[in-house]
Amino acid sequence: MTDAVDDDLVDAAADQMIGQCLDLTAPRSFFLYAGAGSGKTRSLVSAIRDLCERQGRDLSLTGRKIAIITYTNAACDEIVQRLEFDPRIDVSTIHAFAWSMLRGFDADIRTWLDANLLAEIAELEEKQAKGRAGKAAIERAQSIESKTRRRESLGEIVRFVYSPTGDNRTRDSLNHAEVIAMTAAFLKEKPGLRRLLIARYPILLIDESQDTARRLMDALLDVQAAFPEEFCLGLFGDTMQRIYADGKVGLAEAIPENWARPIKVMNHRCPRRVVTLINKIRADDDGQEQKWRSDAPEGIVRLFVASEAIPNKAEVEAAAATRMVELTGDEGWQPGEGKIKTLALEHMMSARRFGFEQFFGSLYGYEAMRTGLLDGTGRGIGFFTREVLRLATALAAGDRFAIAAAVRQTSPLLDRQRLADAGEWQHEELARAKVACDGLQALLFTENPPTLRAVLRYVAETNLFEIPEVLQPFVPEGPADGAVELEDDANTETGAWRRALDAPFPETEKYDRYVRGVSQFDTHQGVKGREFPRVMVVISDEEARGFLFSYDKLIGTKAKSKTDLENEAAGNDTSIARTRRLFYVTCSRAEESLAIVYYSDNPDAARAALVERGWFGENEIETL
Ligand SMILES: Nc1ncnc2c1ncn2[C@@H]1O[C@H](COP(=O)(O)OP(=O)(O)OP(=O)(O)O)[C@@H](O)[C@H]1O
Repeated sequence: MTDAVDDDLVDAAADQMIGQCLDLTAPRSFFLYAGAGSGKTRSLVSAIRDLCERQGRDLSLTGRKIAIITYTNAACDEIVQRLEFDPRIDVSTIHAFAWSMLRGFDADIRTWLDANLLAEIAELEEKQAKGRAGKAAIERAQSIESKTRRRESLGEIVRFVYSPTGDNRTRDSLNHAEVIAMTAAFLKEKPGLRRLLIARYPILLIDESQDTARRLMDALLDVQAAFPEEFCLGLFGDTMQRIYADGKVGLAEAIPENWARPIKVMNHRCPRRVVTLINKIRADDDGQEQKWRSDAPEGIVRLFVASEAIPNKAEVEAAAATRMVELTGDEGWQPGEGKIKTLALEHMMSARRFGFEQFFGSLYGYEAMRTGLLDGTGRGIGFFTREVLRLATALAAGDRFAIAAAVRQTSPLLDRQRLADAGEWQHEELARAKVACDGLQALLFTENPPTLRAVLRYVAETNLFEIPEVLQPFVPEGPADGAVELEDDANTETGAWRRALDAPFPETEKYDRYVRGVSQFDTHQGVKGREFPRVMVVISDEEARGFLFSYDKLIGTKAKSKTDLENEAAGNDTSIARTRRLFYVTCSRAEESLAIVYYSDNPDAARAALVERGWFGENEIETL
């Protein structure tokens, strides 16, 4: 009991210091230094609650607010709820925040866009003049043409629009990068916007500040330096968890001397063994050490080395999980139960393991579609996930209400106007919808599941749902169909869909669960900020095929390259430092036990290197 109370006192000074900084009459900026699982979000929420109690009335009377910038929409919702929807607090993602500052400054936006497009066109033309003919040259020419057209039409746009969560394809819309760059530029150049920011938000807190777009971070640091007495910038985050390329390198070093620097050292999430491990991983970076809670269990960590040559990786991982059942006595490690969080280095590794590779891989190969594919908003995706899959799930469950709801929501068969027009024949329309649903059920739930293409055609035939434009070419049987590979379609949206439609329909369900973050798989990057009882980290440099990360170099089974050495000497970020941070993030998600499956070309050498590294005891490394 006494120990547990002490656990909460360890970091009380940090919370107190943050509380003192959040003072509307004498604000002081601060940079919270705290590792994984240290309760940064809790500190943020309780500091604001406390401020609202002390000075909330002042905020209400003057119409000022506190701004909080978070990394994801999910994190926004979480904080809004924890702060009980307090209207004096604006919680938003960086994109929504930036747009709230920019919106309405249409003349300034036009001028900035004009100059920016001109610069982009000039840069492309310079490359075009130097470059050789080929695919890249064709793409550059197209890009020059479309940017020129956009620039010419700027004068016609009365009001610019932007959606922080959409794909912003209309002529009058701005893209995500432009909104960030423009806000940063305006905050640097336009005293009026700075004044507006400070008048609106005397206190601005940024969560996950290590990954906040560096241009905007620089601009905000600038504003703070110009108005240190009127504006409080509070940065929460952990530089060891910087995993996106956009974040500011050297953020901790860029913080001015006169800022407060509260420090939290307690890890409230991980068992003792995991805390020791992440302290060791961190030792080569900034060396910050955490303590475990006095009530933290010992916990179990195992590293399984396996040969990269083994074809069936899923079997290896199942064997590792079974071994974890033996070691921990925790039945939750039983493979196939869905209680393990498996973290792969990139999405294709997850797609292979979870079984949605054909659908996902086909669309993922088309670069322009990636963002929309990963957040589930890409063109054509919603037709399968939000319409057909929703109905399919209701049909599988035999849930009559859910079936009716799924059809009623968007099906042209039950369109209100259409039903009204049908008058006394309404029942025939309803019967038609019922027949269409029965047919879909018969198609979907057979021994051999249909392809997405077959489902698409069925839906088009029965008019069950509207077919989106991007999928229309595949409705009629004919030249756009699977068998015919059109020339040059390898890298087009149509080509990507052509291949994706060959996938079996059940892949869409797995894909949907994956992108909603509710499957047992995720990527090393995707689990930022979250925690799970059992974590399995899967490492395979060969399968991931990336150049940004190299676990082999981090562990020491592969030598550093010339570029690594040069970057290291110049104080730049290296693939090793990046991988170390990623490894820190993944391992620190574990609440109870942690398994790492490491595929290597040479398991014996890997084992020796791992022992040498000193992160794991010899008895903690097992070869599978
Ligand atoms: N003072 C505390 N006492 C008990 N539990 C706490 C305390 N602070 C945080 N926790 C718990 O510890 C876990 C980690 O907290 P949280 O996720 O806020 O940490 P974090 O600093 O944001 O971590 P990360 O940077 O690793 O994402 C959560 O389950 C949280 O509820």
